[in-house]
Amino acid sequence: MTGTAGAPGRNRCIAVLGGSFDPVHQGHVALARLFAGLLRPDALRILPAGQPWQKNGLQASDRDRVAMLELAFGALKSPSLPVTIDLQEIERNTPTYTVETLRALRKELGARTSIVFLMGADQLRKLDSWNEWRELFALANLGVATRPGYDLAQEALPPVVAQELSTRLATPDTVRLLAHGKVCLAPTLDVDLSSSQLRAALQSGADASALGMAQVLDYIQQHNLYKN
Ligand SMILES: Nc1ncnc2c1ncn2[C@@H]1O[C@H](COP(=O)(O)OP(=O)(O)OP(=O)(O)O)[C@@H](O)[C@H]1O
Ligand SMILES: O=C(O)c1ccc[n+]([C@@H]2O[C@H](COP(=O)([O-])O)[C@@H](O)[C@H]2O)c1
Repeated sequence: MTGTAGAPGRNRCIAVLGGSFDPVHQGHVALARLFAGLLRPDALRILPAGQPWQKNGLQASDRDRVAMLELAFGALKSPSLPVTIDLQEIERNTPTYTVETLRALRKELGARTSIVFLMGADQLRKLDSWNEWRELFALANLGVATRPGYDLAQEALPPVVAQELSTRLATPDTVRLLAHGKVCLAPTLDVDLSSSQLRAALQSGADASALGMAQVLDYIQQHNLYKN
């Protein structure tokens, strides 16, 4: 499960993408790909949430969500970027709090590794609702990408989040060097897709081919998912 050692003399950087992935879509892969380019991390961890407490339950099983993640992220995997699916949040069997996951990752990866938790702008816009949200900065950096419909401008953020960010904004190079505490904004992502949109299309029997990845859509069809 751990990343590669990285080049000698260079600190390790692990990018982490958490989500419900119910199901995974191209927006998730594009977010990971964007930060893989910006940060050149030594590894990417995908963390399917076990019990995403701010959501109204999950529709697909853990097993199906993980199988779809494997299909979707297979193409991003390369010798220089190992991609692993980390099952710890599913196995924990309690409401999924990122702060707990980051504590476990910090313990596993050591004090010097740069951990960068990736998210879309929608999550930054409600970061102050997360469990122990200020503690996140003591454990990891954040990499936040734009998402259509969610303004990343300072005025659009809750004032406490904007205030917290004001001293933490940093370039990708700084973020990959420092273990935690910085935030890197990527303003160029423009993928207007969501799992809800995809679920709604699948449920209504509409053509979902523009919304999902072909290999994931095949899996959904073969396993008869998201019909109701
Ligand atoms: N189109 C997108 N652009 C940028 N970030 C995204 C996009 N879709 C999802 N993300 C980010 O990926 C992470 C996991 O998202 P999640 O699995 O909840 O997907 P979702 O599409 O937001 O789901 P739902 O529609 O069910 O709320 C979150 O940090 C979210 O902000
Ligand atoms: O820690 C929290 O309280 C918390 C609250 C909301 C979301 N998160 C995490 O943010 C990621 C995206 O969440 P979601 O609900 O959009 O799938 C996922 O890893 C969640 O566990 C975490």
